Amino acid sequence: MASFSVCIRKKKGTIGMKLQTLLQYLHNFTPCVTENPTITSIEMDSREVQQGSLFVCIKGFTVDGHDFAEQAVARGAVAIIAERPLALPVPVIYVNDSRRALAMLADAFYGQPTHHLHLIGVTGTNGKTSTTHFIERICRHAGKKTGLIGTINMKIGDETYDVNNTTPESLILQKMFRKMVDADVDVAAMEVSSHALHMGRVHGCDFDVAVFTNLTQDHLDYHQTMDHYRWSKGLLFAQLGNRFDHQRPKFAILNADDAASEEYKKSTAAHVVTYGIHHESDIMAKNIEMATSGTTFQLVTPIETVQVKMKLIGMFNVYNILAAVSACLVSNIPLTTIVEAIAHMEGVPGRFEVVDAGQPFTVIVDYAHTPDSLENVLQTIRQFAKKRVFVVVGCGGDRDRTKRPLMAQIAVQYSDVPIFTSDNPRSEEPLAILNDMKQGVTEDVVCIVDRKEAITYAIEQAEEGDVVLIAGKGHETYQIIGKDVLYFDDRVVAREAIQRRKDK
Ligand SMILES: CC(=O)N[C@H]1[C@@H](OP(=O)(O)OP(=O)(O)OC[C@H]2O[C@@H](n3ccc(=O)[nH]c3=O)[C@H](O)[C@@H]2O)O[C@H](CO)[C@@H](O)[C@@H]1O[C@H](C)C(=O)N[C@@H](C)C(=O)N[C@H](CCC(=O)O)C(=O)O
Ligand SMILES: Nc1ncnc2c1ncn2[C@@H]1O[C@H](COP(=O)(O)OP(=O)(O)OP(=O)(O)O)[C@@H](O)[C@H]1O
Ligand SMILES: N[C@H](CCC[C@H](N)C(=O)O)C(=O)O
Ligand SMILES: [Mg+2]
Repeated sequence: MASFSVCIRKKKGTIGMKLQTLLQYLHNFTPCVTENPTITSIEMDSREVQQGSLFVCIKGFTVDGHDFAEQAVARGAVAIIAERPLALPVPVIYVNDSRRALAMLADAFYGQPTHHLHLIGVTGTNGKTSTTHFIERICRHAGKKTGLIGTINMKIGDETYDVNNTTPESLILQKMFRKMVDADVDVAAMEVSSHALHMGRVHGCDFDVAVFTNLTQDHLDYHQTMDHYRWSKGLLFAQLGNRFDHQRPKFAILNADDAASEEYKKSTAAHVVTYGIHHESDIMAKNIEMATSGTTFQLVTPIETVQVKMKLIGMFNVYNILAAVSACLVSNIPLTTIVEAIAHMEGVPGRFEVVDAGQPFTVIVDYAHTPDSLENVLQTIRQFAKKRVFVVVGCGGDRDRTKRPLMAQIAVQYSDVPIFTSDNPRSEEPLAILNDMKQGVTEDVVCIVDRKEAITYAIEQAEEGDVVLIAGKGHETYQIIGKDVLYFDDRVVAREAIQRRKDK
């Protein structure tokens, strides 16, 4: 462990490049363009195009970017990357796969920023947001300037930027990495979703550390099978680099208690560091003790064994902390600094977030939206609940349908008062989603389509000592119904319902 070292490289760069210079980065392509305009930006959305842009046509799941090429030219695009013939008054460069070309071009255009960052990627079904936030906080405590990319937002230091995806498209990523390098960021932690890995959104990201949290069911709408889902996540480890660069060693951080780690271990040439609770591993938590006020455990590392005290609760958070500790140790953050940072650590927004408006019962908002996370969070609540446990839960529309009956089953098994409601129905009929959930249970369950009414119902029924878990949306400040994105925040809705109850 003592020999672990990282090289944090930095290089500031300027933006703006000649078309033909940029095209050289596609290597297997011989440009037959004679024009050589200056490219001032790369865009994949015609609505973002400005004078001097290079527009990349991407065939999407909803529309085909090629259909917007004319519009892009009208807005000032000086060159186009396309997969199929287009008759346009500007040079059109043909490629087999424009999404792949986009990743290469964006990386080149922004000066290969990840070569100059210490980049930590975290993948897994649950715990990515939590783990990346924990890594960020530990690194900040160690005096590093940090970057963060994930479900909640992107961050450089304290500056936040909105995101549409947990792991954005390569173009957005590379642009953000450039900003990070220019802002002298030392360490960036990012969530790497299975979608991103499969679509190549992270092609070109030069990760130094790849972390695996766990693998359980989700996203079967996209991946179809668990094998495909597991394989997609494994790409993060397979792509970690096959050359032993002693100036910049690569590390795969694997959860020894999750069976998928064996496969990921085989797919990487990087140094493997394992963490776990049950299986013998490099970094372990032993003698774990949980209370409502927090958790303590012995952190066993190859350097030394130390006592950890944290405010976070839940066995799942012990795993997330172990993953974060491992990633930080191989990034040369001293163990004492890590332990100090953990002692100060608050929870992540929308993850086991307590809503306290002076009511005599506990209200928790949590982002559990998979069977495994719901089970984990309910098991944790069960350990402490003195009286009844309520759970308000729904399942997202246009997402894995097969998890609906499973989540319903878990809600019924671990709670006293399950209340099924809508999550983000998106294009689906909300009642149809509730019906899919009901297929998983034989009991009569209260079903209230309107999420605000469902939360209000739970809060009105709760009595002193009860716990109300509002699951699925966590930090989200919207609800997607049809194509409408409406303001909705579980924490605000709960607070208002508590106030109304008090005012009665
Ligand atoms: C299924 C999926 O992944 N969809 C992603 C995809 O959208 P899409 O294929 O529908 O795009 P599209 O609307 O067909 O557009 C195709 C192309 O035409 C362009 N266009 C479109 C309209 C126009 O007027 N002009 C124009 O040029 C678009 O910019 C795009 O380049 O490309 C978009 C841009 O990159 C993504 O934001 C979008 O993610 C959507 C929001 C999404 O919900 N994705 C989910 C499934 C997802 O990726 N989730 C993962 C994991 C979540 C987790 O577990 O944490 C994530 O990383 O977020
Ligand atoms: N290590 C874990 N194992 C199982 N469940 C977890 C773990 N960590 C967190 N959870 C549960 O999963 C929920 C989501 O956690 P988090 O946001 O950290 O995961 P994520 O992987 O980022 O999710 P997403 O795929 O939506 O981005 C939490 O609210 C909690 O209920
Ligand atoms: N990243 C996850 C988030 C799900 C959150 C839940 N509220 C939902 O809308 O299903 C997804 O896009 O599948
Ligand atoms: Mg996340």
